[in-house]
Formats: sequence, C-alpha cells, structure tokens
Amino acid sequence: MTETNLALQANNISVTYHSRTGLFKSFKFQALNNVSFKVKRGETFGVMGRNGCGKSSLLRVLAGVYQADAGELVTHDIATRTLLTLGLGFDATLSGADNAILSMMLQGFSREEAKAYLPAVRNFSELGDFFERPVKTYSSGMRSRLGFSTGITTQTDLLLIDETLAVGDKTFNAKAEKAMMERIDSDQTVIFVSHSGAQVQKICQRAICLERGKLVAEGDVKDVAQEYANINDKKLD
Ligand SMILES: Nc1ncnc2c1ncn2[C@@H]1O[C@H](COP(=O)(O)OP(=O)(O)OP(=O)(O)O)[C@@H](O)[C@H]1O
Repeated sequence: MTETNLALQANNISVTYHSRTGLFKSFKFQALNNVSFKVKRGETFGVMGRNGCGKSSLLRVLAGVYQADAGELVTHDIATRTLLTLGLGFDATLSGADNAILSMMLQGFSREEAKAYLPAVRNFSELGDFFERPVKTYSSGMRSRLGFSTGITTQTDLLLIDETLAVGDKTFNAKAEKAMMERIDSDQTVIFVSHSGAQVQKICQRAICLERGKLVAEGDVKDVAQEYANINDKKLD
C-alpha cells in the first residue's frame, strides 16, 4: 500500500474509560489497546468483533468525537466526516432543522454549507412539518430518521457506518439501505462496523477484527472473517 493512496492511518490507538462507581471509588477500563491499521482512499473497510470488543469506541475516535488517550490518528485529505448513527446526540429543545445544522457543522461544514443541505435533509427524512418542530416531540423512529438523513445527505470525505442502524419503518429502511449502498459502491472511503462477519464480508474488501480491545486480525476480509469465526467457535466450546 503506497502512502499516496492512504485515507487514514491509526497508530497504536488506546482508549481508557474512567468511571465513578461511588463517592470515592472509581475504576479504569481499557476499551482499546494499541490498535493500528491503514485504510485506503475509496475502499470499504470493515471492523468486526463481538459485543463489547471496542467497535463503537473506535468509531468515535475515527469520527473525532473521542480523543484517543494514546496513539495517533493520521488522516490524509479528510476535512469532513460523517458518523451514521441513530442521532443520540440531539438537543431535544431545538428543532430538527437546527439539530441537522449543528450536526453538519460537527461533520466539518460551515453554517452556510449546512444550510444549503437542509432542503435535501428535510426531503429525505420525510418528517414534513415536524422538521421545524422541537426534537422532544419526535418518536424514537423519527429521531433515527433525522440522524440518518443528516448523515447520508452530506458528501463527506469519510463515511463511518455503525451496523446497528435500524432507521424506521420497512419502506424507509429500504430507502435508507439503498442510499447507503449507493454511497458504499461509489468512490467514497467507508468504514463499516459490525458484529456480523457475514455482513462485513458482503460489503468490505479488507477488514480488522477486534477482541477485548485488541486487534487480532487484519487483511483480506475473507481471512479476517474466518479468524473471527474461529474466535466465536472457541467461545462457544
Ligand atoms: N463510558 C464508558 N465507561 C466505561 N466503560 C465503557 C464506556 N463505554 C464503553 N465502555 C466499555 O468499553 C468496552 C467497549 O465498548 P464499545 O461500546 O466500544 O464496544 P462495542 O464493540 O461497540 O460493543 P457493542 O457491539 O455491544 O456495541 C465495553 O466493555 C464497554 O463496557
């Protein structure tokens, strides 16, 4: 892999959570331990691993939401990035439109650029007049739709997808999946995270596997999925 076709490089990324369990008690938990890998420009790169292995923590570091407490993330020509999740970070008192603008600004867009995307977000979300109403009046499905529509409408240099996307009703889900696959099939750099080796194998060329915060396999997606299956089999013994 030449340095010129690299989109990003994770070098020895570690993340430790510090949690308070009582007035004078706290504990540390290392969710990611020295994780390193490279992602090429335009590829769909997979991250697989069992529940609690550190997938979401890694996604948050890649999205710039969390700062790794050791290691570095080197990006090449990545000014904007989207984390496609269920929109849990919304301000419930603000309207869907205002939340969409804030979320696009967090992706790296200017206020003016975010405003220009707004009609397309409104249209994709199918929220109608609710788009101008406070998010606290939304059902959970409506929140998810707002989050997904905001993420999928913008054209960013890096698209991060969390498998746990269940966006709305059947019709909306089909539309969301189609839009996601169109982006994956384009020359977009995508990182796709899932606990399902089969799902990662379906859409990714290369992948890594995490186990208890450590990288245990990297390379061609078939080989990594096999390694992941072996880990799962061992746990079932
Ligand atoms: N804020 C936090 N404080 C303490 N521990 C945390 C925190 N967030 C996550 N963890 C722990 O870090 C580990 C990794 O969590 P993470 O959410 O990254 O895993 P995951 O692979 O995405 O899991 P899942 O597939 O269940 O979503 C887990 O053991 C989890 O309990």
